[in-house]
Amino acid sequence: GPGHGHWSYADKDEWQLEFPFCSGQKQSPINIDTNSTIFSHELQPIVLAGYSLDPSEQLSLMNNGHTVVLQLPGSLTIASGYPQEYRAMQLHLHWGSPEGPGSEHTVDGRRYDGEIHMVYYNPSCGSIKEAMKQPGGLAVLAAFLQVGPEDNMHYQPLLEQLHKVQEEGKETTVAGFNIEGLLPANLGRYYRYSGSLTTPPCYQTVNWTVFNWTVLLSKKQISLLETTLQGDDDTDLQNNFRLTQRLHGRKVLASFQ
Ligand SMILES: NS(=O)(=O)c1c(F)c(F)c(SCCc2ccc(C(=O)O)cc2)c(F)c1NC1CCCCCCC1
Ligand SMILES: [Zn+2]
Repeated sequence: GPGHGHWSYADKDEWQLEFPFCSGQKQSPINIDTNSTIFSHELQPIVLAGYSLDPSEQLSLMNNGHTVVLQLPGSLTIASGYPQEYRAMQLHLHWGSPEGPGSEHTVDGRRYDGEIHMVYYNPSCGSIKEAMKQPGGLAVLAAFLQVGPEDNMHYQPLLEQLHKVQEEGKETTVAGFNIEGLLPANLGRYYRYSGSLTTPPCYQTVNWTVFNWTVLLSKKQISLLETTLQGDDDTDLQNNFRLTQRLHGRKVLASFQ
């Protein structure tokens, strides 16, 4: 309930009572209207460094009641595609339910089955806590998840551990694997805009990249994501996406024509 800093996707209209930024004018997610995007040749392909993690590296995977979060080592960086340096913090997923899709961003009104977010902070802002509060302090690489014809083996290291973190608060470890394999093959085609965290405290400090190419998972993999985890008081953790927010004059750039 209100006053305890606790929130859920069921009461997303009350977030702003507790977290004032949530009613700001640079909120995420957004609908990307491909007819209104502006091509910018300055947007270079995203190049990632340090992503093939040694299997001896153990990563924490946790169900925090809102999503499943994989902590990432700061050695994973965005080597190009942004003017600032960014270091990885964590990745997490958004999904729907067997009744419908659950991406956060939409493209021309289309909602995809799911969405992966890789969250980074700008180390020149000092600690993560400071970076979270400074414009451009955070960057999120977002890719849409879509049902395709076969299993995506890159996602198996994550999906095969989900049953171990079924309950809220549960944590397990995942051996290091190729994190870059979780993103689309083409990192040169993307949308870029300035927005926010899509969850309280909704800080308006996120430099968003939304890839144009999607990631294909099998129907079985998507449905495992939709039906395994539980949120608060044993309810199914499903539809953990925020509705799209108004642009309030913001421009969405595209790295491609
Ligand atoms: N789409 S998103 O990036 O805004 C996002 C969500 F939509 C999310 F839903 C989440 S999970 C909910 C927020 C949360 C809860 C607990 C903890 C913890 O126990 O450490 C951390 C965060 C979530 F963690 C994130 N990303 C987090 C935002 C909150 C903390 C800032 C740094 C990591 C990015
Ligand atoms: Zn997210």
